[in-house]
Amino acid sequence: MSTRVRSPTSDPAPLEKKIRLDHHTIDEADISIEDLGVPGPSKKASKKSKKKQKHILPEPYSTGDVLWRDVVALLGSDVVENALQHGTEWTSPFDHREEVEVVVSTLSSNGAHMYVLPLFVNADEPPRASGDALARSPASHPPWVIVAPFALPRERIRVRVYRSSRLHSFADLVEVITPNPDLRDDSRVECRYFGKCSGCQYQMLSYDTQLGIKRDVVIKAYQNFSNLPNESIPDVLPTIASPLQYGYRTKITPHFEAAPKKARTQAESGSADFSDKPNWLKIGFNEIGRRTVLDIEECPISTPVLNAALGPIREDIIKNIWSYKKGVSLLLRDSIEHLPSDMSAIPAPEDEKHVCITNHKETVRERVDSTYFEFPGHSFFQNNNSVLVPLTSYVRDAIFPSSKLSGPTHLVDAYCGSGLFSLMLAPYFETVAGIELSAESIKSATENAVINRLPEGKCSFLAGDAANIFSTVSHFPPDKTALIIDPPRKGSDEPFIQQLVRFACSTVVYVSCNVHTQARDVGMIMDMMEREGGGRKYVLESLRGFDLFPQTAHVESVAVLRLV
Ligand SMILES: C[S@@+](CC[C@H](N)C(=O)[O-])C[C@H]1O[C@@H](n2cnc3c(N)ncnc32)[C@H](O)[C@@H]1O
Repeated sequence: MSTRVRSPTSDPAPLEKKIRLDHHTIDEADISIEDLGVPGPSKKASKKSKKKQKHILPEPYSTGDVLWRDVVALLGSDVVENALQHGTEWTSPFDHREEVEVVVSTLSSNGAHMYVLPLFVNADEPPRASGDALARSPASHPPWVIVAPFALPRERIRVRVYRSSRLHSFADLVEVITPNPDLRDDSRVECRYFGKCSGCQYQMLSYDTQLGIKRDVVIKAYQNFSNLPNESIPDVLPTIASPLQYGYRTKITPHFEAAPKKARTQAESGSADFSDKPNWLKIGFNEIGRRTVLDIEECPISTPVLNAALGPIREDIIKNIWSYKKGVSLLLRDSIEHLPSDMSAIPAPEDEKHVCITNHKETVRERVDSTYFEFPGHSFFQNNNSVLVPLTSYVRDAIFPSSKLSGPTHLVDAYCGSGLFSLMLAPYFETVAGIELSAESIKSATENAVINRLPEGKCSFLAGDAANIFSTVSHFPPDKTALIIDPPRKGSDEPFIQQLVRFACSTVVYVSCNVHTQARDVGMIMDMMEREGGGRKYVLESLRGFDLFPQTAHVESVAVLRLV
């Protein structure tokens, strides 16, 4: 039985050459049919173009852009080109709320449903509801793509369309008419909210299948977004599994709305029932495809400590709901209760008590192997503690391959947060320099070096834009320096990459929560070095996904570049 879902091979020829993939607001009237010498648009389309309706095209490398590439790959470039020439690409063949039966072709390599508020409110985190199913419209309709959640390749599904975009429509899944028995096993689903909550997409799949899909996402991202020739992209290695596939998430941010006006008026007139949870009150995460909140009493991908805390927190909100004037986003963070009193005799991990932190300013403590990290509740820290030893060890081993007799002695940690990579890898380097935009995280990183008793002066941390690091490490020997890049979802930027290329360190390990911007940046680094490196170039030595978020469509990606 095959459990691997394979996405279709994308057209390797850069589509932009054939189709204008503008990324700004366009006007339908821009497309001159006469100029193109092709038949005119349908009545419906020309009526619309007279209205000069504005349509927003997605930002490059955004989830919408990734989805658009998937749409083009599925319909075929000829079909898309034809629609663009006829000006019919915004003319949905489906009415609002129309139900339609389709067969799923593939899974999207990124999020759709972009308008949904994030479940975990942090710009560094994945957008919700990625991994949607993509299906071609039935033969009775013009070529179009249906995007629907929770369905799998080769499944026949019934969906209800709720919004249309450029050559694709978003739809709710109404029914899986013919399941794919090779992939789907609904008995795997461990969460009672699965199928409604926007948090997880893949609970019905085996874990191996999830890892295979994530590998395909990395492959497609480099094909579509790196601008690299195929021969420069190595075979993508199998995705590294998370040791925990449930109960791993160390931070959640459920939210709720304050009482609506009508309920408040009733309450003020004394006609409201104060004894129970009001029907309108939902405390939880966003419902899939809706702007509404789904009431959540537990979240099986989150740690037991967070789940134990959620009940009493909900009770407290229910009791005091009338005192809230505005909606609130809660914070629940899993933390070690306190640091060991004697850092030379740290306890076994299972002997350390964990607590739930709910105050944004309170200190959270996490342990990775035998290194401790402290940071304020609202600061960034990776949200799956179980995978951090494999992740940091992998980065270390990539920097020091066994074939190399003498490895780097200096480490630059760009976008260092509270020092995860710097401190985990410090024992292997003479000197470590980290940079990070958040002054608060830099303060944490500096204090974490002290907590972990690293020799004074070994690690230095600077608050500022990542590009500023290169002027402060000009004394580092480039051929003995390794650089770790771990930027937010939008990726790095040209000033940083220009200085990276000028500095020319021997190894670059790029860790990313957005493989599409990573592919863009890696392509840019390699291209710039080839043009400006005076005969030296970066080789993309290895590429693979890391599963930081099992049961979801999100994939972290690690790319290793070596200067030759
Ligand atoms: C994905 S996090 C990685 C943090 C750290 N490497 C870790 O694993 O804990 C990205 C970090 O980049 C920081 N950041 C965002 N923009 C930045 C910039 N222009 N320069 C430096 N750091 C930046 C954010 O504050 C965030 O801490």
